Amino acid sequence: MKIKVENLNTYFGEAHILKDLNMEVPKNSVTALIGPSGCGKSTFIRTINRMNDLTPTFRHEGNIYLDGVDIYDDSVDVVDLRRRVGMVFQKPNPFPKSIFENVAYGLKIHGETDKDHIAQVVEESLKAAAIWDEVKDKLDMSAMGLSGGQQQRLCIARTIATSPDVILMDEPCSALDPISTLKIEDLIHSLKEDYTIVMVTHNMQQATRVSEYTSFFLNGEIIESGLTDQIFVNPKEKRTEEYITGRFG
Ligand SMILES: Nc1ncnc2c1ncn2[C@@H]1O[C@H](COP(=O)(O)OP(=O)(O)OP(=O)(O)O)[C@@H](O)[C@H]1O
Repeated sequence: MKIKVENLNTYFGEAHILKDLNMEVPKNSVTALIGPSGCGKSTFIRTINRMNDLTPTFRHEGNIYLDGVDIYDDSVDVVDLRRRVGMVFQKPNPFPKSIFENVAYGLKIHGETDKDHIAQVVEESLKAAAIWDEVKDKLDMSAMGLSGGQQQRLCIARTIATSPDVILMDEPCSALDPISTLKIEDLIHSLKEDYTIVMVTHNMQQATRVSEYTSFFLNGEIIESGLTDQIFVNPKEKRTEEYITGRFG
């Protein structure tokens, strides 16, 4: 298992958001998190790279293990954790810098100075994110001039460049057109050979197309987890069936 979540409860002030969650995420797999708006999916993935720590009212109980080490242990370096657990957001958020600098940025802040090595990693990351052919002749151009779908693949390249183990994606296609969405889905498919991916999606078809495992969230609880085929074809819980067939949410 790459990630193991045990009895996780989280709070923002008095509000109890995630309730006694347990989950296991196998290495080199894609796990989809589905569920209605406000049920805690984003809060959950932001717990895996300790992004919620930036909210002063946040606190948690329970354990999240990454390769067997509790990520909330005092010995864990949060900067290193966020390098190992990268994140791609709903809206593409490139820096207002060149395409090259966007991808090189993470390497540089982690202290890399070898220009040849940086150039090599930038090229490899753009290739892995399936955008190299579209940008190789304009690496000095501002990333803000790319289309939304290209910007999202650039953000994925930026995440890959720092060699993460896990990539968290929070509705990575929700701001994209159908063709860009398919490109990102193909990309997710190829990325799982090297990375473990946990992805929030509101799109049921997308969950069935890209993930092997699915967890259904409702009101801060995980109602059902399992193989995506089983969850969508033969859910054990009535509430899962009602949600995936569009009866609520
Ligand atoms: N920083 C915060 N401070 C206080 N409450 C928060 C904070 N972030 C999220 N919440 C609350 O936590 C609950 C879960 O929100 P979350 O964004 O995790 O849900 P979600 O399932 O990802 O929703 P959506 O699908 O709409 O993105 C909501 O009630 C929300 O208001």
